[in-house]
Amino acid sequence: MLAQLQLWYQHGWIRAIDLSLAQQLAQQLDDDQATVVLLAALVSYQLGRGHPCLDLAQLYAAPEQTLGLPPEHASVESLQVCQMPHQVLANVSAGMSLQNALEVLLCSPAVKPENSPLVLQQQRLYLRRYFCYEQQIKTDLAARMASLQQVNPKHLKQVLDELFGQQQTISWQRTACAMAMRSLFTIVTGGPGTGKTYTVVRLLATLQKLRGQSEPLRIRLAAPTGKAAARMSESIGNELLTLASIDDVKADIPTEAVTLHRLLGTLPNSRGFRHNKDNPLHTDVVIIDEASMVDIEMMAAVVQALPSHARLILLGDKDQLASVEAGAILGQLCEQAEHGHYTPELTNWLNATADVALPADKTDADGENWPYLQHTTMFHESRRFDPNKGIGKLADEVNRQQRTWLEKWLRDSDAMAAAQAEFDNIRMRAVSRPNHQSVQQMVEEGYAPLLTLIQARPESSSAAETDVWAADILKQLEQFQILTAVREGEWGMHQFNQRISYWLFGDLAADHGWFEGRPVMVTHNDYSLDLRNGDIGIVLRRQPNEPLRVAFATTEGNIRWLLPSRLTQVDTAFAMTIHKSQGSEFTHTVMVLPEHDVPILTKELLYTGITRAKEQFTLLCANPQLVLKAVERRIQRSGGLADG
Ligand SMILES: Nc1ncnc2c1ncn2[C@@H]1O[C@H](COP(=O)(O)OP(=O)(O)OP(=O)(O)O)[C@@H](O)[C@H]1O
Repeated sequence: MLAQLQLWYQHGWIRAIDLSLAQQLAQQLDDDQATVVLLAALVSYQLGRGHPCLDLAQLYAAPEQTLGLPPEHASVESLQVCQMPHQVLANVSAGMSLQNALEVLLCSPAVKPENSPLVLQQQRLYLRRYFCYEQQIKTDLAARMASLQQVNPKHLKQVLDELFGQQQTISWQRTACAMAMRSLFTIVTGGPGTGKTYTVVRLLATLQKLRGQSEPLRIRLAAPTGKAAARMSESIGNELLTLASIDDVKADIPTEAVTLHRLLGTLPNSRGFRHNKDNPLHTDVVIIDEASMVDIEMMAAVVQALPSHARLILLGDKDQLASVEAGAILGQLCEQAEHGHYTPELTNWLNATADVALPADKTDADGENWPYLQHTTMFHESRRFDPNKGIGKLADEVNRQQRTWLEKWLRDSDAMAAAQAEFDNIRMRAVSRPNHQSVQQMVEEGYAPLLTLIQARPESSSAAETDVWAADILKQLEQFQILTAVREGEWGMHQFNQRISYWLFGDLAADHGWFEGRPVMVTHNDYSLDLRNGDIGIVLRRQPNEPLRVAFATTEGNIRWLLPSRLTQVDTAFAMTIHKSQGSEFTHTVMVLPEHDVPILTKELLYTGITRAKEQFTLLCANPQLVLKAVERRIQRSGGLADG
């Protein structure tokens, strides 16, 4: 079995760390523990794919699908020499079944004692560290949810009337504000433009108004990435400007959002943070935007650092892809949020704060089976995208896994656009090759304004002017973006980046790794440079005779210039994966799918890619049928956060 794992590693099917965990355990355990060793390697491997645990029931029911093996980029040779997961599982013990595996695990010294490396919980196998993160989050959220706040619904209704105006129809935004007053934990979920920021400003105003004579509440705004934090600051600032009815508390609502790393205070060479259980944050309310991108380790760190009296409010789109690191926190907490599942008691309380009652189908006599949903509001109505037009329609059909309209659009999006102007901004381009001339033309047109801007370097050597120029170029990068589903292969991110670099810059790009005009994405957190995974910079020369530097925008809106030699972990970013595009939006988004079906093509991936587009969306693929297959496939979220 170890030899098989070695082969999987040699062919890039699993990571070195997965193999080495198996090797270490094999040294410590008896020979009859081969199943445990194999499953431990698979737990570690699943972690690398974003799952905090290995779901054993799923594994034994569908090994290849659960593990996503063989990988999308598997070579022909590897397919000949490597055994498939179901064979390896069967070989560790003849006729191996889920039941056998559970029995072996329950008796294993690697699973049983207090400090064993593995933990088995309800047919899910964890590395102990991740099990502890999950427990910390569950215990903390349970305590915050149980801490019901004394609020007079009549008084609350007056404040909400003031903020939202007289009500004629149900307002979920108002419901979210009311719900957030009840306990110390709240989730507000909804797609792009559904009014999460609009609501959160009113929610904070409600909190400040209800505090009475006491000191203003100390509020912190945070997001998982620098870009998301910058967007949060901007949207909250804009929303505050338009709101006259909160003049009395406006000054008590902050507009500056920081990254979660900055909120907690990173420590050099450590996974820990300055703020933790022993040194909690000095705050009464923490709001986290883009919460779907927060991983389990970070969420555990946040709840540990949050004082027990403080409120935690999560904002995000539960239907998006989960965090790149292990997590899927938001998706697990508010799965089924579209159905409400509110207890009759909660419904009565919410109705007492409003003139219009909640729709009857959102109440569930068995609502207590959905503890997190008693603290969750979901918004459906996008103010930015009409669900009957263009991007909104496409995103909605994909999210609801509907085929009929999609089939028509895939067959002839041009005819649809010609017949109905509202579909003019979504186009399907079927191309046989990724280097097709029409693709080159679209890319060249998309990036033409960027190249023009780069050539317009200010002649003066004023640092301020040069920074404005760089800031404009970084903004321009948000105008046009290629997103790929996969990293490798002809239709993958790397080859697209090579191709686009060559189309735009010719041999200059082919000969040198670093060239002026190359956008780069940081691929790992670098605390010493204060750069985060996902940060985008662009290579420029401040003056023609100066060396190349990479310009990054800071959260405060300034420009930092770094020498390329300091950046060890970056990818070219003309094309990026859909996973890495989370939290960003682009005026024209082009989504590229691979030629063949791969397990990562899911409805969540397509939905995330489509909703990155602000004004125009193009789908580029060789085989439109793949879209229909992907729409039917959902991500299996592993994790036990929602277990009772
Ligand atoms: N009830 C409302 N009445 C009037 N305008 C609204 C209302 N709700 C939202 N809006 C407006 O709709 C736009 C989108 O709302 P908002 O930015 O709050 O959405 P969001 O869910 O935070 O979007 P994203 O996830 O993309 O950040 C904003 O201009 C906001 O002012």
